[in-house]
Amino acid sequence: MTASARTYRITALAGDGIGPEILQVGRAILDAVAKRMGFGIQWQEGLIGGIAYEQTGDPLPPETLKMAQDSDAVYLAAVGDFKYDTLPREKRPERALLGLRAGLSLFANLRPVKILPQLVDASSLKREVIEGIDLMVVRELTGGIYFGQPKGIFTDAQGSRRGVNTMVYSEAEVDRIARVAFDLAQKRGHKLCSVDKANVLEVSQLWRERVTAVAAEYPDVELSHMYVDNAAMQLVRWPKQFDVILTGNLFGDILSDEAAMLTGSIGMLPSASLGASGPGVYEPVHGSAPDIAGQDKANPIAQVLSGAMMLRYSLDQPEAAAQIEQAVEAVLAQGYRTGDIYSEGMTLIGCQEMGEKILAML
Ligand SMILES: NC(=O)C1=CN([C@@H]2O[C@H](COP(=O)(O)OP(=O)(O)OC[C@H]3O[C@@H](n4cnc5c(N)ncnc54)[C@H](O)[C@@H]3O)[C@@H](O)[C@H]2O)C=CC1
Ligand SMILES: CC(C)CC(=O)C(=O)O
Ligand SMILES: [Mg+2]
Repeated sequence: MTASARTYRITALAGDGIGPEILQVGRAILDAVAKRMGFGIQWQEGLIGGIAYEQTGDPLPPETLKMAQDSDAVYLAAVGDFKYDTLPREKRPERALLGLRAGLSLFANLRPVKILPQLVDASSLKREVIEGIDLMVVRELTGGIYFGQPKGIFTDAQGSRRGVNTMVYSEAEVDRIARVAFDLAQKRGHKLCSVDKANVLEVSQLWRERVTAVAAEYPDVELSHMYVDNAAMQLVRWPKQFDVILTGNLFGDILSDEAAMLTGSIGMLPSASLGASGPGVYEPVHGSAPDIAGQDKANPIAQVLSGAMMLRYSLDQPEAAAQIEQAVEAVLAQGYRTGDIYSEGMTLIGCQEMGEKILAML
């Protein structure tokens, strides 16, 4: 059987907030491109996040994790709502994301930040600062402070409560994510900037030592190091200095939201979460946007472009991926915009219509 004649089993996880609206758009586009290219997608739907908690008492039901493990890839939208903020931590929707990432051993989170020429004026930054940006944030995803032990809220002998989280990285964890980032840099602009807080944190000191050691295997990649506070500033000062940014779980979470704004909106940024083998998870960088849920206002493009990443990284369908990316650009070139990327003179449309326009361009 040729690659193009295959049928892929994809787990679809809509989650909460705008999740169902944007996932519906993304799925329709993937179905259309699959039909056109002559391969099949067999969808299986699972519960995750707040909706899963409400229906099963568990934000990541075991059957969802099993379904994800048994599929070729996972197409995820977003989870969470501020109404769940008072739930015990283990029941919160966001816990499901961590469980899914750990359960699939997805240690590498790739977040490409590319400014589309059509959206240069949608960014809050000046044209000369952002025009031509093409960088990749490589975020470690299954270690660091989101997973480190000990953690919890403890009461000391004096009766005073203390909140504790632990930022910890082993040498092996740093080495494997560094190799992912160096491999990518070799295929891109041959520059890697490792972001840490080594002036203060021992965990970052070890991170920096290991990244420097791994760099010896990649003599054709220029390595630099930057403290995270400076990196946050440099990203808005002169982002074009970056090719690949390698960083840990917490710093990568924050810096990638910041980098999203270079592209005009967080509604534009896709991501891929990959392990050494097995299914990857493809999801937008943004959250469930409860403030605009159910109003047909969400930008579905990050979800759609995450589908393109799934085609490229997990399904070996690069041509289908390129078709989706080109269709998105063509719709933007025609002046159609959701509210988050709207600028004067453009045509304001909703989430569903944006999906229809992209479909029509395929
Ligand atoms: N991967 C995930 O599922 C993530 C989930 N969350 C959860 O999402 C919930 C909301 O968190 P926030 O901090 O508000 O972050 P958020 O990313 O959901 O929203 C931040 C702002 O960006 C806007 N926005 C986000 N995506 C958009 C899109 N596609 N189109 C147009 N506008 C968009 C929202 O309307 C909001 O004003 C929380 O429960 C949070 O824990 C947050 C980040 C990631
Ligand atoms: C809600 C967090 C667990 C996830 C997050 O913000 C992210 O992965 O970008
Ligand atoms: Mg985040």
